This record gives sequence, C-alpha cells and structure tokens, in this order.
Amino acid sequence: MSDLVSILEFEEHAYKSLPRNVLDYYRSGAGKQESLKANRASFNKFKLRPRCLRNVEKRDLSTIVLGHKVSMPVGIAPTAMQKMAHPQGECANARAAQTLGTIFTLSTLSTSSIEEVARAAPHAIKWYQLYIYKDRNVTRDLVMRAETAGYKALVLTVDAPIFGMRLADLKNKFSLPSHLTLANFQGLKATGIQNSKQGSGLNNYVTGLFDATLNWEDVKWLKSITSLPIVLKGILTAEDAILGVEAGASAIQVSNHGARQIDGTASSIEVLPEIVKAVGDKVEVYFDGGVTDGTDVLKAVSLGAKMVFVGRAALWGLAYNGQEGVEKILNILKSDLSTAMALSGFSKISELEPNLVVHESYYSKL
Ligand SMILES: Cc1cc2nc3c(=O)[nH]c(=O)nc-3n(C[C@H](O)[C@H](O)[C@H](O)COP(=O)(O)O)c2cc1C
Ligand SMILES: CCCCCCC(=O)C(=O)O
Repeated sequence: MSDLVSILEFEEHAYKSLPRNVLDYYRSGAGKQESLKANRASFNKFKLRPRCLRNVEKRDLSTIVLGHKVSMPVGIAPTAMQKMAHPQGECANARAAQTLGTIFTLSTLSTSSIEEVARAAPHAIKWYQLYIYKDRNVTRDLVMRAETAGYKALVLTVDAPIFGMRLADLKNKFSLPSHLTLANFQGLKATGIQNSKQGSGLNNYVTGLFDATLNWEDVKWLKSITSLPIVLKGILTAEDAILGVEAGASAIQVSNHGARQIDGTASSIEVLPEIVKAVGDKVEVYFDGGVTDGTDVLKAVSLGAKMVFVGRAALWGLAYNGQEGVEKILNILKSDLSTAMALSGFSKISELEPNLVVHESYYSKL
C-alpha cells in the first residue's frame, strides 16, 4: 500500500519517474498554458457555504449516469497512449474503474484495443471516445467495434478539429515509443506518430488523418449510424450546447481538453454554470478539467455536473503502479468527496445544490 495521500503527491511522483518526453506530453497545455493554470486555480474562486447540524453519519455517493448506476460521480476521462505510463496501460485503468464501480472512457488513440479493454474489464461501465477520421469507413468501423464490445456511450470530442499548439511536444519531437502501437489500427499505418523527424509526431498523425471539416452535420451522421447515446465533449459555450442538444446529443461534457487545445479559454469550472443554465434541464451535463480533490468534485456537482471526470490524475496513478495506483487515486477522490459532503451538511449526491457554492465576489458584495 502506498503512503501517498493526495493526487498532488501522485503527480509529484510521476514528475520524478516518467521519461521527459512522456511527462511533457501528459502534463502540458497549449500555448502559454494560461488555461492550464486556470483550470486548477479557478476552483478557489468558488467558495463553499457549508451547512451544519444535518445528521451526515450515513452518506451515499452513488448516482445514475445515462441510466447506469455508478458508486460516485467521478470517472475516468479519455487520455491517449496510456502504455507510456504503465505496461498495462488502458486495461489497468479500466480495471480500476471496474473495481470502483465507475466509468472508464477509452481514447480512440489508445495503446490497448477496444476489444482488449473490454476483455480486461468486462463489468466496468465503458464509454468510447471518438475522433472522426477523414475516411468515414474507419470511423464507422470504430463505432461498430465499440458497440459490439459492449461500450455504453460514444464520447465525440468536438474541440479538436486540428491539433493544439503544444510547445513542449514540438521541442521534444514527441513520438510514440517504437515498442507501442495505436492498438485500434493494427492494419493501418500510424502515419508520422513514431520517430518524428520534425515537430510533434502526434500532430503529424492528426494532420494526416483527422477531419478538420467536421461540423454539426457530422454529429447527425454519427447519430444515424449508432444506437449508443452520444456525449459531446469539449463544449464551452451555451450556443454550442444548444446546437448539440438539437443535433441529438444525450449529454454535454464541459471541457477545455485539459487546456491542451486552445489557450486563453476560461477554466472548465468557470464555464460550467453557463452550460447548465442553457441545457441542464434537457440533457445530462458532465465536467472535466483540473480536478485534484474532493472539494473540486463537490463544487462541480453542486453547480450542476452529473459526473466529473479526471484525466491526468488517473495517469499519475497509472504511472505509480498500474491498476493499484489508479484505484488509489479514485479511492482518495471518493473518501475526500465523502468527507467534503459531510462537512458541508450533505448525505446524498441528489441533495447537492447550486446554493452550496458561490463565486468569491459574493462576499465582497455583502
Ligand atoms: C495526456 C492526455 C491525453 C489526452 N487524450 C485525449 C484523447 O485522446 N481524447 C480526448 O477526448 N481527450 C483527451 N484528453 C483530454 C481529457 O479527456 C480531459 O479532457 C482532460 O485531461 C481533463 O483535465 P485534467 O487532466 O486536468 O483532469 C487528454 C488529456 C491528457 C492530459
Ligand atoms: C486533434 C487533437 C488530437 C489529440 C490526440 C490526443 C489527445 O486528445 C491529446 O493529446 O490531448
């Protein structure tokens, strides 16, 4: 059992143990990384208004997401190429989600295949994150494979028509190590991702294969080829959230992609209230970005997020010691959330309300 007690300690450990090009790929944001800093720092702009004397002895953190019961409103966001963190990569991460009874989202750019992950964690609630390829037959095939393997939702990432400006990756000529592959594409050449001669190998790959013409018609097309619910991930405005609902999305994931796409956006937590106000009565709203403890989760859920996802935190757990490390970070978030709920006067997730959280400006206006 590790003696690490917080996500930040797992992060510190990963900073010391991962090879530099891998660490830089995982930790970096785009551009000057202002949004990256804001994702974490902005949680402190929202203050809790804890209530007292409300019998919080027994607490239930479970909730229902797209019809599936999860043990807590914290799940795992898609992150690419997890075998760079640990040899068991996505399979270990998914098994940890299975142990904790929560959602694991598999990236299109995974180093374990759709089917391998399904076999490794048959009882986990698995969602499949989709990037749309220029060749729609490639995309259609991924969707069919995810359906057949028992994934319960498609998470369409909509904030990545092209690659963000990630300076460390450019400098490092980031490449996927030669012993690893993008496991969903065994038959396809992973154009440019390995052994990059110039710039980020991932950027070279994305520029060659991803479809920058992507638009709202493609969401309708996706809906026409699948019976799975569609989650739109990467929405940052009420306008797009409304278009998403009109296009048939079942849920909206508020996210700035861990601040890796465009720098200069507001933090995810600052954006959340706008999206909840626009579509929160029509579809489920999820959240990711900068979560490192239970009070972050408590604030996001109180502001209307049905589910909160962590990206980097799970990678730091994976880098520490695979499945066990991810279980540890999920358990930390769970017990931290339980404590934060008790100390705020709440026993059930469904009781959490916007009134528990105020923007810091509230106190200066009194
Ligand atoms: C190393 C890394 C790889 C990522 N890969 C993907 C991906 O393949 N697909 C995707 O939709 N989002 C991807 N994301 C974004 C995450 O799903 C999520 O939005 C973000 O990590 C949340 O912020 P956090 O890392 O602060 O928790 C990635 C993020 C990181 C850090
Ligand atoms: C067009 C963006 C593709 C990035 C692929 C992996 C990812 O989402 C990330 O590194 O972030």
